[in-house]
Amino acid sequence: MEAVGVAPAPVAAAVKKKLLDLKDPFPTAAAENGAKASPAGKWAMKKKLVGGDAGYVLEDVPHLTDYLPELPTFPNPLQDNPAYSVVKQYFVNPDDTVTQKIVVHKTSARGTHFRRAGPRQRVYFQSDEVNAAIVTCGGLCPGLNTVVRELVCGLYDMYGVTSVVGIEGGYKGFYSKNTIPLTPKSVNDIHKRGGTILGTSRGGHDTAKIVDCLQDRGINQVYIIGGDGTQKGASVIYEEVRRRGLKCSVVGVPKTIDNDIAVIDKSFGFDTAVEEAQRAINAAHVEAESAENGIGVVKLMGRNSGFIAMYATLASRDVDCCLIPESPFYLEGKGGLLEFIERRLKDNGHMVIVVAEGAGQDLIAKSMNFVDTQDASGNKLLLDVGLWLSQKIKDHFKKKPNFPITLKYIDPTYMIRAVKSNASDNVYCTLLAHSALHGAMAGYTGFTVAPVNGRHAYIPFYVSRGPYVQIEPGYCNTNCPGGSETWTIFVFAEDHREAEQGGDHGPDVGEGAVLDEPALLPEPRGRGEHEA
Ligand SMILES: Nc1ncnc2c1ncn2[C@@H]1O[C@H](COP(=O)(O)OP(=O)(O)OP(=O)(O)O)[C@@H](O)[C@H]1O
Ligand SMILES: O=P(O)(O)OC[C@H]1O[C@](O)(CO)[C@@H](O)[C@@H]1O
Ligand SMILES: [Mg+2]
Repeated sequence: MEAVGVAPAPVAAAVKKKLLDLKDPFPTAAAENGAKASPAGKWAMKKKLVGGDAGYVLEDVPHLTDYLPELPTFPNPLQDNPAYSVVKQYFVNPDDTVTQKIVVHKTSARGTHFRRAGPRQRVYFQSDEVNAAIVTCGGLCPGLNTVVRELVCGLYDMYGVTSVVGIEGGYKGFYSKNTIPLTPKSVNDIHKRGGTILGTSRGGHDTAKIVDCLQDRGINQVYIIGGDGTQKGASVIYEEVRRRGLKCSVVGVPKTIDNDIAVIDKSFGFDTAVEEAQRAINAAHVEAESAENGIGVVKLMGRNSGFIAMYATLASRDVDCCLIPESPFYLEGKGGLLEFIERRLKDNGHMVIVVAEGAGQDLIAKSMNFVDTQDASGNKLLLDVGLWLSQKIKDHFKKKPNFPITLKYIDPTYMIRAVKSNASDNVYCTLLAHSALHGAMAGYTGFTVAPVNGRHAYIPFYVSRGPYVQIEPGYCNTNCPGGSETWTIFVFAEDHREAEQGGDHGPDVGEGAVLDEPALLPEPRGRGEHEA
């Protein structure tokens, strides 16, 4: 394995932490409205940390009783449901937590934990009291319809809820559109379709108007499906709901095809995307193989992280070079991409390049004198690295008349995003939806749900809203037959989701302590585009 055209990897900034001893981590709504909160107090409203023995920390999620302490509880209707009541120990022990790190040493502290997802023996809503709403926001992703379907069917079938509506067209639909009634019948087949039956959008988040809508319509459970931007929006909705003292659970279901959400094992739609990407890579390979010095270039999604590109490359084995945002590269000169392409064509007669859409953005911007533009949500608009790269390669070989090439550029990005979810994503989405509604029924709020080390957990919004995770730069030996020269990839290594990229946001606290002053919190790595 050789290093080709790789610029040095950026070094993550060290994060300073400080212990604070806050007596009242979650003041009541009344207290919040009264005396002016200190900066630490304000932050404590967002974090709910519980310390235990030997460095155990529970990063807990809010509960309706944090600000509505008198709420009554009811037996979970699941205990009378013939499909569930037969299962021994179906209900989750309220003390169960899921550990963030499973690789530890004998000297390790117990570390950060999240509250385990699942049905509770007692619930905070009666079935006929629930008015649930579901909204999908941000870009499309395979599995959106499956999550919507399973939320609706789960609420009806497990909890006997009969009032569920969809919000049309993302956040702005709360205040600009009528709601869509959702029933098990109306959503029965939707998991067999790509997209979202509810529609989606970017921009248009108006917290006050959204919470007015929740209040006016009497919505007391809101399920918000979307990416990092959506989770930021959900987080401020939760804060406003709490400020107004409303009995309304605000639940996030994390979505991004890019699979770059910290702490969680995987986001839904990612498996489908990797599988669908194989079709494009196969086509690129067939085209490349069939021509003299054939080059196939495939662009895949991945705004800040190259997970789809990397996994699709590993799965395919037809890819010679994979470019991802995590690893800056250069074209010209010794060790540059163009030199590598030339050598690869001489050796093998054809090659396939996979490039993640976020790769090489600085390089393109520099060569085009480009000024930044943004989408409606404030996300930076990316330049087309696939087109740019293809043109650069063609220009290079035009100067070499004795070295004719045939290059085909395939951009399947939206085709991949728009397909229906595959079988494994369907199962994943189903479990995710069920975990979400168990949490809401149990009175939790201000959380997202996702698997952490294989167990579903309730995770505070400030974790799921960023910073995004990236692939750790390095090299992996893919053990291709033919030796290292037949297979060269710029960057490969493990997915260090747990620690290095902000996933290890967990504090080192003593028992009962609450910590992290706002000023000392890690900035989202490289994000800063539309911070709340
Ligand atoms: N900081 C923020 N505060 C409140 N709302 C936000 C914030 N950032 C984004 N939003 C809202 O969230 C919604 C979705 O955001 P965005 O378009 O960034 O997609 P996303 O949820 O990140 O999904 P993806 O990037 O995976 O497509 C938009 O309606 C946007 O207005
Ligand atoms: O064209 P749209 O809808 O803005 O979406 C593009 C972006 O959405 C994502 O799929 C998710 O963030 C990115 O990979 C991509 O950059
Ligand atoms: Mg996003």
